[in-house]
Amino acid sequence: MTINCMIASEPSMPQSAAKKAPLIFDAKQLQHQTAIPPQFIWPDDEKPSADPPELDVPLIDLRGFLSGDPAAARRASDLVGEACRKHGFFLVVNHGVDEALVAAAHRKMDDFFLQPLPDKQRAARKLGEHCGYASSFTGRFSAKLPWKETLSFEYSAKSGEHHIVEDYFTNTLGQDFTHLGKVYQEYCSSMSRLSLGIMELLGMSLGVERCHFKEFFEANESIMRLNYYPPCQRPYETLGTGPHCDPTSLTILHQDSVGGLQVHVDGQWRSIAPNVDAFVVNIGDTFMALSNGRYNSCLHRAVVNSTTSRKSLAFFLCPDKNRVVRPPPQLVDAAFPRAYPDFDWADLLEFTQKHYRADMNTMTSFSTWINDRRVTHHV
Ligand SMILES: C=C1C[C@]23C[C@@]1(O)CC[C@H]2[C@]1(C)CCC[C@@](C)(C(=O)O)[C@H]1[C@@H]3C(=O)O
Ligand SMILES: O=C(O)CCC(=O)C(=O)O
Ligand SMILES: [Fe+2]
Repeated sequence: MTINCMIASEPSMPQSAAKKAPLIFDAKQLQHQTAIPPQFIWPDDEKPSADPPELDVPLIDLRGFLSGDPAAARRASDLVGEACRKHGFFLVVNHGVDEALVAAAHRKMDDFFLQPLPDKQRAARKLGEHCGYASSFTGRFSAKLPWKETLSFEYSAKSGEHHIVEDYFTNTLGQDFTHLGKVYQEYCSSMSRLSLGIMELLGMSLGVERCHFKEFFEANESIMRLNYYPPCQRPYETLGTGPHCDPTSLTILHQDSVGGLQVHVDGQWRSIAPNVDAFVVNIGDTFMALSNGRYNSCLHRAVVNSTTSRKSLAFFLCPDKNRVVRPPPQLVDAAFPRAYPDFDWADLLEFTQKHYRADMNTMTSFSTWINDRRVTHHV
């Protein structure tokens, strides 16, 4: 099987730099440099072009649905279904999330990312783990590095885990970050609630019981990620986040007013214009599997610019780690035979962290990997 994973110490990779000084992504310095390290330069066919046309993406008003109006719920689910059959991206407004909370979540990103590098490194993400601070992925990949810093942490909707985010910040960065932890704890709870609502709409749109997917994700073990994209003096040679489909189930993204998110539809890159009142929602590979391939995850990326830092908040809804991901029987028939094997999120997460860099083929490669592993382990 072709594994696209690019581990920095792999001999085939141009990481002779590993023997020299390790590459350090210090945004404070790098954002002013006109010569950028070659590891950040993407191949010509993946380099971004200036200002692609905007994607026609529905703006779905959730007010009526959230207040319990059945006709409004039907209208919203029709729009969700239409978007998912085209590309899997849609915007939601009147989503019930407090705008002051969203603003605070953006402000708090500055509190973390504007610190000196050694202070951020206190939360450094360890190799093979999915949580913590990553300044680019200099130790993880050896080429096509993303021009970004990220801080990722786990959220859990399971009972007894109501302080997991807050505790992560206090335990990793100390008491000074307790308030910041509380903001992200509340933000994640709001995202979890909103995702469960969207799961109802997805269930309706696929013609399964309205509560089917909502119940599936009630005990979600999700990932929250803060993306900080510093300016880059070579914005057309690099990417903030490379082309990929989210391996997770549903992504709820809030981008600031700078812009940079692009989606690949009908062979063309298209941008999603910023709208601070809206969340950008997209389905990921795990939901594609739950829908038995009726809805497909869609390739997207983020570009950077030479003048302004850009921030985005991404909530990645994930199932309970050990719950079996299997489509409901109503979605499996002669026209749609099983598209992917049963799996659990813990395995797909391991695959994307240790064996494979998420791209548009993650699920195909993962299916081969999991089937091979089952044969080897006789399970
Ligand atoms: C499970 C995950 C892997 C990535 C983060 C995420 O939580 C969901 C999306 C994945 C990612 C963003 C897809 C593009 C490549 C990646 C390496 C990145 O640029 O950040 C991916 C994340 C990862 O850390 O593997
Ligand atoms: O920052 C963005 O606009 C997109 C980021 C993204 O796609 C991701 O983190 O998975
Ligand atoms: Fe993404």
